Amino acid sequence: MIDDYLARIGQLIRDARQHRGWTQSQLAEALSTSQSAVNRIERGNQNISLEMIARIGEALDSEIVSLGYAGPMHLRVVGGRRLNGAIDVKTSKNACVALLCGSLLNSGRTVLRRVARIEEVFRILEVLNSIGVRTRWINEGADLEITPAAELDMDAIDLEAARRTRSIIMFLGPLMHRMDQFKIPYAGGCDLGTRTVEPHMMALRRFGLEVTATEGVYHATVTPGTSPDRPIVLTERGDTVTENALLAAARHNGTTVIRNASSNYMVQDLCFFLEELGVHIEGVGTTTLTVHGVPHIDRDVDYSPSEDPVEAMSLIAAAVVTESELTVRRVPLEFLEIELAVLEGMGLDHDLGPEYKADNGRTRLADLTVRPSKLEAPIDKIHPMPFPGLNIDNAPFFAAIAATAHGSTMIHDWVYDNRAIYLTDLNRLGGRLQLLDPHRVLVEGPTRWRAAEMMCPPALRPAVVVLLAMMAAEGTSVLRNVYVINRGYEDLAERLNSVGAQIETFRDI
Ligand SMILES: CC(=O)N[C@H]1[C@@H](OP(=O)(O)OP(=O)(O)OC[C@H]2O[C@@H](n3ccc(=O)[nH]c3=O)[C@H](O)[C@@H]2O)O[C@H](CO)[C@@H](O)[C@@H]1O
Ligand SMILES: C=C(OP(=O)(O)O)C(=O)O
Repeated sequence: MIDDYLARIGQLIRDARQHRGWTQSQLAEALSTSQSAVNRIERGNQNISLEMIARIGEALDSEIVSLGYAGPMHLRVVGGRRLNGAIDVKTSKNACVALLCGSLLNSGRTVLRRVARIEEVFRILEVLNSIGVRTRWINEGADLEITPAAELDMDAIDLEAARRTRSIIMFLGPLMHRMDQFKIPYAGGCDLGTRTVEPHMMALRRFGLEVTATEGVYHATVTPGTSPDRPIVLTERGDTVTENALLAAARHNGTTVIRNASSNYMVQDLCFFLEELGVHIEGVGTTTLTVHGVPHIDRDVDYSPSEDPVEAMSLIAAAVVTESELTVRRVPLEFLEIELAVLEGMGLDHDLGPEYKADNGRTRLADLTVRPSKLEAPIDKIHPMPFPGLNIDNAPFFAAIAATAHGSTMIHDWVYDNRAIYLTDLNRLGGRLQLLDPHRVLVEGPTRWRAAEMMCPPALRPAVVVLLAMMAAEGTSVLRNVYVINRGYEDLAERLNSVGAQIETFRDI
């Protein structure tokens, strides 16, 4: 019966593929899988998830097998299971989006290795494609090839995709080298409260960029030949503003000094990438960057972005909350030092393996084994800071960790107006979190988690924190509409299942 069902689905897929005029290899490429896997699917010799059927439907633009792919994705979590084994950290969302924007500087072909297949990357790819840049997943979907366009068609920009991501703001730095006037839509992204773009404008103005904002659109005008005659002092040490300044400086004919620069992981990855493009940068990893720009960049370049410290933190938190022994491989150590020191202070039993280099040849990685531990609340509050402080995006994970620890923990997310508020969603799962004000939550632990059905909070990290609590709660929980998680994590459910979780993805059909 089951085999018959698989064979019928396989036949439908073969028909839809042939109708589209595609070979098995073309479909395989669109799905980032192998031709032999497609062959097995079509012959009914491969178990196939609803999710995969939906992806095939989407790729082939076929109603027969679309099964409501366009509808929101939900997760059903059977909690209370211990995790075990080892899981690899993927490359970072934040470096990948910066590098994709950075590829606009290059007239040559850019290959980015092991790019995270996440919604945030897909949105930027849709925007790049809409303006004429060709992109293609190669090597069975592992790597991304970007072929530039001689002319960009900004009038054709995919507004819907652009509005769903804040990273679109990083088009400003590269585009100002290519045209004197252009428009991009307002930066979007998670609902974290107001996020300023003024520091971006202040930095880029020094290169001759003026931006007026009307009706959801930034109108950019460039005065060519404008040169920052003295150091650019950033008013805040933001990551994307530093990247925008770097992108503008990269093709500026001269030397630019950027002070109060972020030295966070994605900025370092962007610097290493720009160096591959021939841009010389002094001070990488510090808060003063001196950029020796190159007016024309035409290089075939091959770069491997590094692993995501925030994903590493998420996986560490998954182990802690589910009281599991888990090895998290490829942890970018330098960007988790404070987090690990705090966890050690709380009593986390863990082992760090020998260091090795990420594929970019620069970032230091190690494998980290976390063991079940009796945690105590930290004495001091959890207080993120720009790097080298405790990562701002890692602060939410301490809410779930603190909830498993004995005692009360104060988490002070001074950065975002809304994010701490969403952490109180943990109360629906049995957490005892008290919102003291929009930025501070007091977490009482330990917690006896209980299953619940709820909507995903509209912010990436709090959404993952809720998922982790569901994994710890006995019984079946449902988390609805997880686009926001897919924005930053590749196949998170599947990968957690590979180390013992039981999470099923489903959609309203
Ligand atoms: C694509 C990307 O890389 N996104 C990251 C980047 O966003 P991004 O660089 O866009 O962060 P924002 O510019 O929104 O900064 C975050 C907030 O912190 C405030 N702020 C920031 C730095 C500072 O020195 N002082 C200060 O007050 C800003 O005003 C803002 O309210 O950095 C954020 C903060 O690390 C991370 O959460 C995001 O994941
Ligand atoms: C806030 C985040 O990212 P973004 O800047 O993409 O909204 C995040 O990664 O948690």
